[in-house]
Amino acid sequence: MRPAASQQQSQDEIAHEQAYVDGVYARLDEASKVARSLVAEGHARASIGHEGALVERDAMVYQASKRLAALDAAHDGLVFGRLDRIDGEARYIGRIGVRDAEREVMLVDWRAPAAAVFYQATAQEPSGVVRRRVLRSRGELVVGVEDDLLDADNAPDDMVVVGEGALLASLSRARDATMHSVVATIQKEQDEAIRSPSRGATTIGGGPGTGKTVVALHRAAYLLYTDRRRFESGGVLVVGPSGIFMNYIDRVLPSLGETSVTLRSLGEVVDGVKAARHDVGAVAAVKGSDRMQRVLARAVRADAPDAPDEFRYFYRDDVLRLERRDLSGLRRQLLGGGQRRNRAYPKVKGQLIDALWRQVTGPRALEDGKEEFADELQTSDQMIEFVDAWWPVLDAIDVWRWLRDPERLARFADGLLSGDEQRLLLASWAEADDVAVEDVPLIDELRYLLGEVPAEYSDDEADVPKQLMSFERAEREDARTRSEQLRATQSIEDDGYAHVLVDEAQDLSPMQWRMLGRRGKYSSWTIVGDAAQSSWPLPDEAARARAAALDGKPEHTFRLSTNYRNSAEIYDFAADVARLAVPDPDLPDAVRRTGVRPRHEVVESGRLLDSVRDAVADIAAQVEGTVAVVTASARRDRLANDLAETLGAYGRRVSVLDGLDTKGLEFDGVVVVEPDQITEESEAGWRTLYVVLTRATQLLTSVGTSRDWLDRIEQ
Ligand SMILES: Nc1ncnc2c1ncn2[C@@H]1O[C@H](COP(=O)(O)OP(=O)(O)OP(=O)(O)O)[C@@H](O)[C@H]1O
Repeated sequence: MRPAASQQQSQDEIAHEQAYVDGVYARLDEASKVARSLVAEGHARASIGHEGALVERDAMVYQASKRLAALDAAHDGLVFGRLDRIDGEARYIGRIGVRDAEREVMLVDWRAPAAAVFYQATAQEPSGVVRRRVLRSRGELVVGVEDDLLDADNAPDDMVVVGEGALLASLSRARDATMHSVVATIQKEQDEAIRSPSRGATTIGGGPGTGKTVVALHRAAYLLYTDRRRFESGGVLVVGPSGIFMNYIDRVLPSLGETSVTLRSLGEVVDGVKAARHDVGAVAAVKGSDRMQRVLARAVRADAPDAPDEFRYFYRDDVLRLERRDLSGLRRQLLGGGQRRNRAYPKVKGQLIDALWRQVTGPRALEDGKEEFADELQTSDQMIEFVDAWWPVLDAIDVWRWLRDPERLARFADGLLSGDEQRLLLASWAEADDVAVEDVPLIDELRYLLGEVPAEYSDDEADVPKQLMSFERAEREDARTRSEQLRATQSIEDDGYAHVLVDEAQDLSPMQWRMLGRRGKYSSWTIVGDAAQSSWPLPDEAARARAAALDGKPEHTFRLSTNYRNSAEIYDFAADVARLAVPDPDLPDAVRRTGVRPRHEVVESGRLLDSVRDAVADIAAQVEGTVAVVTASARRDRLANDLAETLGAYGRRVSVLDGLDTKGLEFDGVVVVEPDQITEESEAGWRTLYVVLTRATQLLTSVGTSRDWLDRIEQ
């Protein structure tokens, strides 16, 4: 056994590493200078003035600025690893690759094949590595090193080994408001998932805290590194459950030098629509159901609410007339063979003219012929006005609003949704005018069902296809929040990506799977989730929708088995809830012990608020980082109000959330308020409670007025 390093030895090692790291930063500064001067030169080139120079300038400035952004973003903790190999070579690993002036490698990019062994080597299989060292830094300053001695037999006698291993050191850090890259301490099974080839669909499963999210984000960075041209030009889309979650993860990729990934919450997947509000569980279950696609398919085939039901035209000696039945027949004809409504727009006038011509009997008209007739009608104001009213170019928001009419909804939903389900929908739309997260897939479905007016027929100046959101209308209505929300969407042509990465995939409804499926039709996928944390009530229906979205793409499955978030004491308790929540939960091993078990208080209702305040104060005094107070959705606002004054004192460290908001997040301490109300709130209540309990890294306290849930667990 090698003696532990003395303090002096550790200091010497740090100083030694600092010298190397300084050299890398100096080189990085030179690279930044070059990129900056390229930007300046690019701008100068534009002043030459001809068009070629402008294009060249744009390309040059774009590339150089991107490089600058990547260099800046990867700056902190740039060098984080060192491998000492059996042949005496030392190799440094970093967030990006850096070469010296002679083009010799100073720093290996963590995604390069030469860095893989940093993550793959173990004491059982050292793969030529004697010592793995993780450098801990603050900015450019090395503040510590942590070593793993992997091959003691082959280590030189004077090799110093510092610390107890980097992973445990990094797991005990206090949590702040954002997720951090774990690039220095990625574990072997995680590395395998990160580096899995990008074909088909890669599924990453595992219980809470096993690093699914962080692994998926590192995988996005890895894919960009391995095939930059494909993934940068085709785009990588990362979808997560909520805006809070997207804010939580949005620093990870830039800190790995990647700035070109599109991060969207489920409420923002459709360009131009931004939704953050969730419907309550029962409404979400109807809007997310597979049956909605058929309701919507009927809606797009219906007449617009104020469409005229007759057209009359006086031509020469004839009175030509299309009545309701004729118009219905024409509508069916135009939509025949699955034709999309807006795509049929260019044919509308022609069909009307044909139908009217068939009624022409007057000798003067017949003598002049059909061509003359058609010419007149094509430009007749009466005809143009009729077409505008009878076959208006529709956008998805228009048709989505049609559903608010009970009589229409009843017609579209006949045999598909029960009366109760229809009433739930109507009430949800009557209650709030804005778009809920659960409406977004409906709007997207409508975009595709409506299709786009072929560009050559679109009269839009910007040449944006005309099935888009009513930007102008929203502006006209002058509802500020609404106009912010309902901006014009891009063309559906632009929806596809080269890679789609979905986090918390267990929560997706069938309609949400359809929405993502359209974005990933030709892409590879990474799908991350844990069934035991699901809040979607009908897993079989969602599984079918998932299969349809993946459309037979081959799947590769990885399972992560270690929980790095929760202390073992907290996770042991939460695992009992998982066993109640689902038949066969995927339970990981928690690696860190704190010696502190979760606390549960059952109090009189008059004491509830004071007890919550005490619990928060107690936890906030013991941990350095963030604290969450979590309760049922229906209670959240009131609780936040009641606690506002007390919590104000803690600033942003303490927040009040409902169970669903906590998905994917973590906090040093969690206070669960009225756990029984969380379990009772929806069909997925026990699973939601499991999510809530597994957010705490160090301290967990529950405060409630009933103890039914505890009795169930103890049974
Ligand atoms: N290899 C690692 N080294 C250091 N920290 C890690 C490692 N893997 C995961 N973690 C940390 O563990 C915590 C949980 O990770 P993450 O949120 O990715 O888990 P998850 O599986 O997505 O969890 P959940 O399903 O509960 O949302 C994070 O703080 C993450 O940084």
